[in-house]
Amino acid sequence: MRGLVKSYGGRNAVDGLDLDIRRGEIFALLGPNGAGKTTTVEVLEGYRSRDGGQVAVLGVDPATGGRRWRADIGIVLQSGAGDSQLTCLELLTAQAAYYPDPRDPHEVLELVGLTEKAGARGRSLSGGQRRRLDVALGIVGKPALLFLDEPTTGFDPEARRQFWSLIRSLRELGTTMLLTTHYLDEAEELADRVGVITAGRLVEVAVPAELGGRGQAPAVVSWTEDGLRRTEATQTPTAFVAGLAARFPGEVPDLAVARPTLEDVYLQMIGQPS
Ligand SMILES: Nc1ncnc2c1ncn2[C@@H]1O[C@H](COP(=O)(O)OP(=O)(O)OP(=O)(O)O)[C@@H](O)[C@H]1O
Repeated sequence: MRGLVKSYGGRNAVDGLDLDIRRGEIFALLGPNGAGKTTTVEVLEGYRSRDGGQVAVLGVDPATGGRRWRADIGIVLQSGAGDSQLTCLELLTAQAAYYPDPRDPHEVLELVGLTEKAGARGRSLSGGQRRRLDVALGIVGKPALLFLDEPTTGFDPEARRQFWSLIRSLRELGTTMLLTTHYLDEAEELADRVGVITAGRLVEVAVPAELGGRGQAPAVVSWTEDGLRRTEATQTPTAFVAGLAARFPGEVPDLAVARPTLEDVYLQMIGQPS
């Protein structure tokens, strides 16, 4: 997209966004509430009109994308089809019928770990299982591009890890994914690149390890000495720790070496103290 603009009531919610997402990558769009992530994603999905700029998704302008283009796109919305009276298998089979070359619904259930729930109705599933069903519905059409809007909100830690592994298997199958998330650890785990957006503008695009100059940031060494917690920011933590080790007879008490996390640099970028 180039110069994407979307305004509501004369105010630009998306204010001139340039962004390229590569085939086969997982790209995470990060930003505070109201930054313009959902608006951007909805323009890309063809669900929202734009007020300016050029956009091509799989080579097609979403404003004019037809059935064939739509069949190549999968969408996992924030709230899905979990309340249905139909069973998981019935829902998937019905959804698959809309696509020219769908995945086998049984295979999809296996992929998302819901094989045992094939005959269960949507409304009897737990929150995490419903999200899996949402993903299953998003991928049954074998999309080349999958949009995931805050996919793991409300998951327990184990379910999140299982979900991440599902997303990685989809990447291995060649699916390009655009993810929005408020979980920085999720972005770090999954994304090949992240983009930070605030007030409708893109602040930076980088691999997670390099965002906000993270790769060059000093390490913080901390330890306890004479009953006090001490810290030292250093570009040469190995030499510094070697120096500490020489000063202490045994273990350096409570020794830790920390680098800024993705959350630290993100909060700094959006102007919040970490
Ligand atoms: N249909 C609408 N009508 C008017 N204003 C809207 C509409 N949709 C979004 N906005 C405004 O546009 C801005 C961007 O909203 P958007 O939903 O894209 O943000 P977001 O980054 O997805 O936020 P969140 O993290 O809370 O989901 C906000 O100020 C929001 O109030």
